[in-house]
Amino acid sequence: MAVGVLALQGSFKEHIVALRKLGVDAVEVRKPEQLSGLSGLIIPGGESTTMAKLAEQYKLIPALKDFGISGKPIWGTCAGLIFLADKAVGQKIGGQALLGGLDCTVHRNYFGSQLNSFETELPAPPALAEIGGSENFRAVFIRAPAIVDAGPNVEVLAALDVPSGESGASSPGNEAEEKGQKVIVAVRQGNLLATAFHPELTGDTRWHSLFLKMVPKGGKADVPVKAVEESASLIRPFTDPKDLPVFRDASFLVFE
Ligand SMILES: NC(=O)CC[C@H](N)C(=O)O
Repeated sequence: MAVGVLALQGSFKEHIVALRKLGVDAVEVRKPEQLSGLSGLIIPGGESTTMAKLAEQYKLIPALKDFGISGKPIWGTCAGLIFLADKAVGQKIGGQALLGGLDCTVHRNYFGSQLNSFETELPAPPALAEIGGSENFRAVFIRAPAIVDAGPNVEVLAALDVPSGESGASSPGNEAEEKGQKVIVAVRQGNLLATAFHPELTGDTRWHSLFLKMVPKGGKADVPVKAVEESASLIRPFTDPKDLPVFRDASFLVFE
């Protein structure tokens, strides 16, 4: 089983490291033909407008869409989440190509600029908790997006309570912030997983393990499709950012 990581820009190497730590054959993907034979794909964080432009330039958009439509699992982190969303607000002038498939509206820079990046701890959703480890996970938000609207077949895995006026997002599409509501930061829908934060920048590989559980081993993946659950336990107020994430142990890997 080989899992691809879209390697146009952004934090693809960190995802490759996490996958290899879990003993998975991880492959950098830059061309449409490199998708064939892969069992799953990660679209990393980075800058979604640039990533979309590069994907267009490399003629990857139709192949990426086909990959998702075929039912193979795709996990988008941060810019990857934006890329997977059916609708984005707060885009640059001229917009950007989206792969779509995730029945969500995403606000591209929900939490504000690079300076508004932060870390927090969030409760592990049941799907993550059953893998083991701590009852919380560390969520690193870097000029992060958030999901401001999700369809009925989208399962919410993590959400943040955003006090009114504190999101840093100024787009009129930001209804959740206007009403002082929660915003969604991790979801699953069929073969798609999406997180607004960066698990690949922490030492916790549970989100990668969760994604790998969605990857079919020979047959079809057993992916639950649940309705949105209004789970109060998943919602936490912001906590002060702690120390910065430490990314270690990549030196033993050789990248082609
Ligand atoms: N860390 C990230 O991937 C940031 C994504 C960024 N907000 C964008 O528009 O692409």
